[in-house]
Amino acid sequence: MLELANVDGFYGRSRALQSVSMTVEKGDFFSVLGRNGVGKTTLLRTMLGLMSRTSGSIKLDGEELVAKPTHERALAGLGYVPQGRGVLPGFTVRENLMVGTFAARGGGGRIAEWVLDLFPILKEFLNRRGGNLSGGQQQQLAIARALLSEPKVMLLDEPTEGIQPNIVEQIEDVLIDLNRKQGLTIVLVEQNIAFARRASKHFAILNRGSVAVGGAITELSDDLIHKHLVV
Ligand SMILES: Nc1ncnc2c1ncn2[C@@H]1O[C@H](COP(=O)(O)OP(=O)(O)OP(=O)(O)O)[C@@H](O)[C@H]1O
Repeated sequence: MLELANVDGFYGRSRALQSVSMTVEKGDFFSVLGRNGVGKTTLLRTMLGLMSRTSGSIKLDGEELVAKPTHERALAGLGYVPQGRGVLPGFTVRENLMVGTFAARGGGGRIAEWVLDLFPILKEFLNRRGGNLSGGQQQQLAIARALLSEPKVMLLDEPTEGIQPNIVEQIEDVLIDLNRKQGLTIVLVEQNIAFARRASKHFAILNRGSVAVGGAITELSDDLIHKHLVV
């Protein structure tokens, strides 16, 4: 279980998150929604310890993470698929994947076959440079790399943004299967409301760095969408 209590996040002196509390149960698919600039990316960066200062409590399975550096949070079980994918362009696909394995608790060095089986294109392109993949292929690589860190919770920042529709569908199906068939806990930041509705069990809507409303995904009404999400 991932529990945030009264979390504030700062860029320098500017407070971008205010008193955020949320609970993501083991096996949940939890979507964080909200308009541009409300703090969704900041929330994931705060969970990962990538902000200049954070206060409050962030616990994963009871272990307090808030004072830990990012690499220890990765070892504790937070996997990350950042906005923009963060693929190392000069490294091959194999090398990018190896980077993920080194954040696994059991030590790195082995690319698990089942992860490659999720994305056959990566297997085909193992020796190709990351920078030479299409946007959709890079997104698949970023997801595979995060899976190889053997996360308890995967944090994904807009994984379908700017990707051609046929690959979007594949990525959505893989994420839904990872959650429903393997029980992987997922926290998804999304602007794609249709996907969030299809995949999620719970949601929270952010507004100006705070949680405006949240609950079971069945409670995400058209009224809420118009009030908080539609531009
Ligand atoms: N590096 C930074 N330094 C200072 N302020 C920042 C920085 N990055 C983001 N902010 C500010 O923090 C607030 C939240 O930004 P954030 O990127 O988390 O929003 P978001 O909801 O993820 O938006 P988007 O959907 O556009 O990605 C915004 O007001 C933004 O201007």
